[in-house]
Amino acid sequence: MAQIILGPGLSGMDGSLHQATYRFLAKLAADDTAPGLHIEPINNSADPRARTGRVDISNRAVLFKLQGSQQDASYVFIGTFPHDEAIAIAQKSRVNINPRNGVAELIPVDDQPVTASAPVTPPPVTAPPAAAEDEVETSLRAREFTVDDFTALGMDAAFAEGALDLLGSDAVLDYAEQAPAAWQASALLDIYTGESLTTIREKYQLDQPAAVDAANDDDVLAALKHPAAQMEFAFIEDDAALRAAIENPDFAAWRIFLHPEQRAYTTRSYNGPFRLSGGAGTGKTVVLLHRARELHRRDPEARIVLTTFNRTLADALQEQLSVLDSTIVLAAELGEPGIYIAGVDAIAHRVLTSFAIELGGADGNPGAVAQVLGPRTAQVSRHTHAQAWAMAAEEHGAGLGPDLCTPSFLEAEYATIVLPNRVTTREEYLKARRTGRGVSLNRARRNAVWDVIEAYRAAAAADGTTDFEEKSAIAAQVLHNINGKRLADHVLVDEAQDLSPSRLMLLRALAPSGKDDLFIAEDSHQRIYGQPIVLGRYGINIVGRARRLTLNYRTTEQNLRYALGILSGAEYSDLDDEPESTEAYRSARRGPKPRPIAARSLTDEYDIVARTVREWLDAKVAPESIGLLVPTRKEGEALPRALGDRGVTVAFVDRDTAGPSGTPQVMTMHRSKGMEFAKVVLVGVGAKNMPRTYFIEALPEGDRADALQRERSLLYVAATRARDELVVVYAGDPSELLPQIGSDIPT
Ligand SMILES: Nc1ncnc2c1ncn2[C@@H]1O[C@H](COP(=O)(O)OP(=O)(O)OP(=O)(O)O)[C@@H](O)[C@H]1O
Repeated sequence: MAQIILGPGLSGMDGSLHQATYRFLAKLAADDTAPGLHIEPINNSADPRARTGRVDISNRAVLFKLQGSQQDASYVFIGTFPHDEAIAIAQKSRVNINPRNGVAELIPVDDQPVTASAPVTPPPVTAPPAAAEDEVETSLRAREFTVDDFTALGMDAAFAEGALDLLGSDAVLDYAEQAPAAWQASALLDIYTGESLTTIREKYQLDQPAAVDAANDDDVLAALKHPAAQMEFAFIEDDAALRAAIENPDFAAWRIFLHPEQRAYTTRSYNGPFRLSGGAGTGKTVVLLHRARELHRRDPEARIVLTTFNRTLADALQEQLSVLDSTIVLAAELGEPGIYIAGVDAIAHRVLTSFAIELGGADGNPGAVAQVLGPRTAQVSRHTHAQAWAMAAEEHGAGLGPDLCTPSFLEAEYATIVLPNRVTTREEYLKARRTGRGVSLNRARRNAVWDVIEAYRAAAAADGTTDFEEKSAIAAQVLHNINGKRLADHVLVDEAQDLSPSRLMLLRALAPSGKDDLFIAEDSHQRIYGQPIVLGRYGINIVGRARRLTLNYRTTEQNLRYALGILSGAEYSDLDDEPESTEAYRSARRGPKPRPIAARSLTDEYDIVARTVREWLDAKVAPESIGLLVPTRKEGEALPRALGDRGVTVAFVDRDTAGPSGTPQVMTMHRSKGMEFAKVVLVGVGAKNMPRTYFIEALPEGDRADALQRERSLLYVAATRARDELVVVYAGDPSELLPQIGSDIPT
């Protein structure tokens, strides 16, 4: 079997050639001597390894054949082109090893003799300042970078020279497209966004001195495996991966072309919990999926848990994992070898049912339920009804005062203080440390809060129910009690910013402390549930094992700037309680500026949304790649009818339903977490709708700032679902959380 290595040029290939190219490469992989392939060397080629092969009557594939010491040859596929063009490309291209850093690169070669630093980059176009007048842009030269700085990394000298005087992110993005290698384009954008040269060296692993011979096939094969080379060269493992990559290169890119940083987080081992943060769309989920597969490959007997905030997101993880590798057989049960995927609450449920015997006490031991909730029935599987806090507050909250007598305050107090500290008595609660809570409580108020908590617990005990927080807390306690019988070797967590203390403690308790025990992906800017959390308080000690992804793969630079504008009015902390920054966030893609549209009335707003969706559909945008995101369920339910009246069919998708295919999807901004659409309309984001003041004002003063922060994050989550185009519609004045479109959004 020949090894196929897909190279740059894949995504630029004419769609009509996909089928024939796939058939050609599949045949080549099976037997490179098969008749009909017509693999031919090229006369006068710059690289003697250049070949072309017959894809169909008028098109040929350009390849480089690497034999080396292997029994089977490897073929680097560059693209499929009309016959003459293919010959010309094959003649004038070369697979080279960058002598500075050992990264394989495909370089064009002109008629002169080829040298190791060959590429000739077209002279740069120095753009005028691209953004609005008040944007201050500084060229790299003015920031005192020199060509030598760049060539020391291994960048092409002509490319570096051309980059120094560029002004404005648009000009840099344009210019980066001409880079001789993908890593050079990406590194240039990093440097422009403010990353240091040392960081670049580390990120792209450019430090290995390259005592290599570009004429030696084995050396070239090794250089193609360098993490920076793997941004544009992918070793294809099987026929399914080949088909997916050729037929839908953009869709398949995340499976095969990882950024060197993503690759590092996929493969490295850590001596304890590791935290990966990064803005929306930076590929955190992609890293988790690759890492799960990698851990599974290294040890098929390992018990790997891949988990996230809820079932919808867990289902999405499962679907994506099967796209990444359809051969992976998932573990059917928690605790079995293989990859087990479930939302955290489902994991709690599994633990409680599997270890039912541990719930009640025996032989003088209190049992997990009593340790968490105090003495009560060990019957915990049924769920406490949604009104339970409201009822307890109404009947027993007389001493609380109106500000604290709200279910949201009580739930938060219970989830962040009472349960994680295993508080079961009034005395313990009066003494409990309430670090991180916005509202301070004197003794009298603590007593009043405990009155309600006691009533809440008593009612649930009488009914034999627990809520989700309690289930997680009890499950964590069970695992703690049966210490030694851990259920996982590796736990990989997505969307950790939304997990409550009890859920984090449960995940901590699943795997024994040690190598690669916990890998946590999070983005504090996307926390839309619960309270701010600090991992160290719940036994998850990161101690320096934290990194951040900054390259946004999903959104265009324009949408990214707009979304970051939403965050700019607030300060955030990460899960280690350090300031979270959006500095260095960047995208390598461009698109139209987001379009905020003011409607005169609700009717007008519906007209605008209907018109926008119709325009996209008329332009043949795939209907299911259009997302209409609304602040509340009520607005979501109203929209399909309103648009239906205007002749546009859309479907409301809620927590439990997936959207029908072939229809644009309406969903709440909360539901849109973790998803993405080519086109997004944020509907109903007027000053009256967001932030939801009725909800914020019902909270105690000390909790309001955080609730406003979550509203901001919600809007950020929603705005970052758009891959290509974002429209923002509101009736009347815009929400105060929306950025003023202008200076900081590139045109
Ligand atoms: N190396 C890559 N090459 C191409 N596309 C990528 C790569 N990494 C990620 N992507 C794409 O970027 C998008 C965002 O990735 P992903 O969902 O993993 O990001 P995320 O950080 O988890 O986002 P969010 O926090 O918003 O959920 C996806 O469409 C994914 O396929």
